[in-house]
Amino acid sequence: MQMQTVQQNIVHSGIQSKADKSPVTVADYGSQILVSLALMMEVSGPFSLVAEEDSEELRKDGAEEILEEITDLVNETLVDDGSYSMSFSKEGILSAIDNGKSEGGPTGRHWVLDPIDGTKGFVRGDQYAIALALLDEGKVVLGVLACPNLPLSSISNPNGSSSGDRIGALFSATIDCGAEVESLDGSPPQKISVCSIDNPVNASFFESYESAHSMHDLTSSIAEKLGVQAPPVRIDSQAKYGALARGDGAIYLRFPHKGYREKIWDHAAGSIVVTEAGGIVTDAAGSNLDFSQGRFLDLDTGIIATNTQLMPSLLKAVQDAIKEKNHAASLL
Ligand SMILES: Nc1ncnc2c1ncn2[C@@H]1O[C@H](COP(=O)(O)O)[C@@H](OP(=O)(O)O)[C@H]1O
Ligand SMILES: [Mg+2]
Ligand SMILES: [Mg+2]
Ligand SMILES: [Mg+2]
Repeated sequence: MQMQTVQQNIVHSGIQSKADKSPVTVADYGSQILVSLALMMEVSGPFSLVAEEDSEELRKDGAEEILEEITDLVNETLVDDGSYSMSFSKEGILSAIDNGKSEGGPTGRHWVLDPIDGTKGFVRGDQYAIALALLDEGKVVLGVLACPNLPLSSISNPNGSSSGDRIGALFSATIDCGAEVESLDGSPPQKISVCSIDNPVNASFFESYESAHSMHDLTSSIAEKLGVQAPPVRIDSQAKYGALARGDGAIYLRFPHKGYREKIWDHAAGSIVVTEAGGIVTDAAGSNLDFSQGRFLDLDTGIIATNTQLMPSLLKAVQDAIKEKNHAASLL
């Protein structure tokens, strides 16, 4: 079944809350099973997958209905697609989800999967992404970002078809080979690159739709320091990295509230798409993201991305705004 159809038909019974209170749906689990199945069938050699979801919630009392929904969804999708003639039992579904429990790390090859990134956007009917990356010796070497609700050419065509733009974009990047975008039904890939804006007055910036995921007050003070005139473009998921990589906007800012630890599957695919499109992705101290430390990304304060021209002034604005915020907090 197509992801867009699952999104349109999602019902309350298909949405659960995880231990950290974040939502997870039949589609997150179903996508994790189907992508990991395809990887296992197609990739030879040792297999290691670091994926977001696990079966813990589904093994609890009261989860029988959602487990049945996932099993039906996965089996129907396998029949519709026809690539693999197999079906899953409920127990098989639980163990397939747990194929994603690898810890990753600095040695060997590890696939990194966010089966639905931006689950809150998915449930709201907005943007989301399926994000897959490959780590080799701790470095991201490949990234694929499927954004089923993103206009194919530019976010400035929000109504897609009415403006002649198709909906659905698949970004991909390979280390040292550049980044590309194509339609989800396989139009010829087009090379993409970040915008070449060098005056922040002409820049626009992306951030999370959810203020719980990124501090909108801090980003607005950074934008003010830079002289950015345009209002923030708030969209869910790593679709932000894809949109930045093809120049729909100039800057991506992400500043989670204190205590939150970023996970590698939320940034691996998106960051290589941006860097291979000529952009830079760092933490608030200007350091590259380190994907070699396991399931978490340990970094300084936040994540910022932009082109090479704007990065020095962006970094300064970020550091000044953080200093001011910390100073104000120390006076309370
Ligand atoms: N309190 C929090 N602060 C920052 N990020 C959070 C968060 N709670 C969840 N997230 C992460 O933010 C991701 C979505 O980012 P965005 O805001 O850019 O759409 C979520 O991915 P999932 O939807 O895959 O769980 C989740 O990993
Ligand atoms: Mg999640
Ligand atoms: Mg995510
Ligand atoms: Mg997710």
